[in-house]
Amino acid sequence: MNVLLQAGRYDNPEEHPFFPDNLPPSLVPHYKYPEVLHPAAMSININKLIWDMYFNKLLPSFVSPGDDGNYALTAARDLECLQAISRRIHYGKLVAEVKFRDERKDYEPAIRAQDRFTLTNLLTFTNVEEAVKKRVAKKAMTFGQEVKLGDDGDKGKYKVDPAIVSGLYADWVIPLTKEVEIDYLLRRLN
Ligand SMILES: O=C(O)C(=O)C[C@]1(C(=O)O)C=C[C@@H](O)C=C1
Repeated sequence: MNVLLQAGRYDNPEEHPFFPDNLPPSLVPHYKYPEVLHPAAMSININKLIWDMYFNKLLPSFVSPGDDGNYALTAARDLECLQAISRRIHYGKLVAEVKFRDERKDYEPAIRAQDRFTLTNLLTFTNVEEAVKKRVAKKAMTFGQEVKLGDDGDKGKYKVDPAIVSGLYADWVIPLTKEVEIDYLLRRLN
């Protein structure tokens, strides 16, 4: 993992460390990423919540208890999943910035009043959320198929139940993305 840190992983504003203290310095030349977000975005990192959700809610919902000894591979896959989920959720900063620029006159009074309720209403699009959940279920069906030659006996069997994956979005990924959007918007006029 150190090699990724030293290759400047956390210089990239789309990446958020799970353990931000004492990160080893990057050894690659500093890349000048475009400054799209308000600087307050840097202070938003909800990875503690994501870690808790992943280990305490998500994994127990579909992993069988037990010990198969595959510790290293399991840890590597967990890290990949955690980082992918974290990236997706923290994209909320970019989504919020676009929404703010598009509807500045609606967002500004709610931000000045630090009114979470109005901000939540402004940034919520139920039809988009429904489409995201359906698309995620479809992706889980497409990419989670057993690939076999001939015999179709496993048709309809998936590596992970698509309903669990779309439930993950409904219960955690979308709400936490909205949490990041709100945290960002509350600081947008600082
Ligand atoms: O696409 C958006 O507008 C987003 O804010 C992202 C997202 C999501 O997490 O998928 C979150 C809130 C909206 O209600 C719809 C979708």
